[in-house]
Amino acid sequence: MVRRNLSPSTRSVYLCLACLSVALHVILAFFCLTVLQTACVLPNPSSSSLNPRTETERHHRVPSPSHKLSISSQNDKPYKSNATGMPAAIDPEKKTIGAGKVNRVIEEASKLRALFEHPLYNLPEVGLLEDDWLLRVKKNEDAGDEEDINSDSQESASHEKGYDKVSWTNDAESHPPWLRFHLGITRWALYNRKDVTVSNLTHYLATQRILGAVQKSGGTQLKLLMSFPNYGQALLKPKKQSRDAETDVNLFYFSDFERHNAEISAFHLDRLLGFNRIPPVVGRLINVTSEIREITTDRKLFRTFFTSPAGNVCFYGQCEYYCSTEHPLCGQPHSLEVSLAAMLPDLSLAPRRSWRSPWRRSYSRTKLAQWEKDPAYCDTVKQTPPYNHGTRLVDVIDMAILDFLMGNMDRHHYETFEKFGNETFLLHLDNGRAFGRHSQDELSILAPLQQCCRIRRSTLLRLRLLSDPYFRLSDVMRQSLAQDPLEAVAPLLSEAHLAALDRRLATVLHVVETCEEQHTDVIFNDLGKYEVYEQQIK
Ligand SMILES: Nc1ncnc2c1ncn2[C@@H]1O[C@H](COP(=O)(O)OP(=O)(O)OP(=O)(O)O)[C@@H](O)[C@H]1O
Ligand SMILES: [Mn+2]
Repeated sequence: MVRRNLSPSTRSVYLCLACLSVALHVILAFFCLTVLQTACVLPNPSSSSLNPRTETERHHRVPSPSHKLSISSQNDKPYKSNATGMPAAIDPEKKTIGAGKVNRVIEEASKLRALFEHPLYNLPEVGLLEDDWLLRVKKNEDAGDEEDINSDSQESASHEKGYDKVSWTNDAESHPPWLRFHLGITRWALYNRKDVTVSNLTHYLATQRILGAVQKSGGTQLKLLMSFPNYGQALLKPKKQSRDAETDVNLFYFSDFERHNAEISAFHLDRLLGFNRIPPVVGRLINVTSEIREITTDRKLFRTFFTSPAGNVCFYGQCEYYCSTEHPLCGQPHSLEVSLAAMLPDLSLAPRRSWRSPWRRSYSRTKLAQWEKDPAYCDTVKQTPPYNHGTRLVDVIDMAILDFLMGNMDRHHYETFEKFGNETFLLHLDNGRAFGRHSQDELSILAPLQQCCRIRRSTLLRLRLLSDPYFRLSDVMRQSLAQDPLEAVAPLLSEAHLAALDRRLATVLHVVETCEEQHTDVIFNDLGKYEVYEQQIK
């Protein structure tokens, strides 16, 4: 061993360096333990259907908003429950992501929660009368003390091959999620956002074994009707093009492909706007061989299956548009992204009425519709039943705002439940042609708002809330979509589409401002009955 004679000054320099090195290691170890360990795993929003949050999330508080729209005593409390509840997109056991992204995810999760905790999203339900429910559980008089339910599937033979044994009673606890969804439909909304039924339903659609797959008639593009063991059903729309493909500028809106991610995103957007008028939709990766080809009883569909030159299993079905070998729907080699929309109650139980939209496009390459030629068009509409009474006109305007935000030009018709007559909400079905372009805003979709200069007060206040950076539509939308299982494959909406939402929202608010400068009766006050809450919702 070589002994070195070190001078005292060199020795003290070495000593200092050693101390410094130890100190740095201690700091590093402390940092790793406290920051990285807690921050590198995403909270799992679905370890149960009620989505309890992780400690990291639970203790994260949203800074007190400075904006007057956000006055809510609830914002000062730690968050107790996740108001959103959808199936997990990412398995926390497997997926780790950078601390920066985690912070953003947590911050946006808080925004979404704060939004749904805002009084504007929690207006107390006005007393619903018996006639305000679409369906009712009916006692079976003939069955003595036993109670039975009146549902569309109840009468089906419970011993049918592959179906669960039916043991539903009058007790809601015994009902499958799809039935709870049907029984929760009211005159004013399809579902109650705060009810766990929606998250149970989407979880169930995303995970249940698929028992049947047949083509659904109606409409122009291919759709499948999927059946599940507990008699639930869903409307399937397949992924037809890459998510980021922008609609060809030379393609008319009526020739555009439908998009599965548009159906999913539309459901989330409608919920964020507080409408609750789109049936729950969820994404799923399905196996086209085992979950369609091998189980379908639809011979016409079966015959269209083939193996592509690349070895992928494809099919095209039978329909008016794009059902041909030139437009195959292909698995990779079996796996295909789809959207699954919860089916509404059967038409025999709950008939619907289809209404032609007054602002329907001409669906012609050459002709313009009347509303495109006549700036005073709304004066006529306002005098025409059912738009001359109740909420129908502002409902159409709500729908136009939703459509403008997502660039949907294909709203030729809308539907209502016949039972509720004219005093009811509008179903926003068929959103497959939304989110086609992010680089262009189609102002003509806003014609109902621009021409009538009328808007529901609750809608306007929610739009203003969503334009506040404290909430920001694109942020809450990103977070809402993060709950969908397909987000694990790729974001359902690209950042460009999310940014377009904020830009279009600003346009909607600007149109309202211009209206207010020129008219006095722009605001339709639907919040009159909530006067006691005025302080909070203003
Ligand atoms: N969730 C649902 N539950 C029950 N019926 C539905 C649901 N969604 C859509 N439908 C019905 O199926 C019909 C066809 O669906 P959709 O409009 O999505 O198809 P489409 O091919 O896009 O139609 P189009 O080509 O006319 O735009 C609708 O008119 C509606 O009545
Ligand atoms: Mn369509």
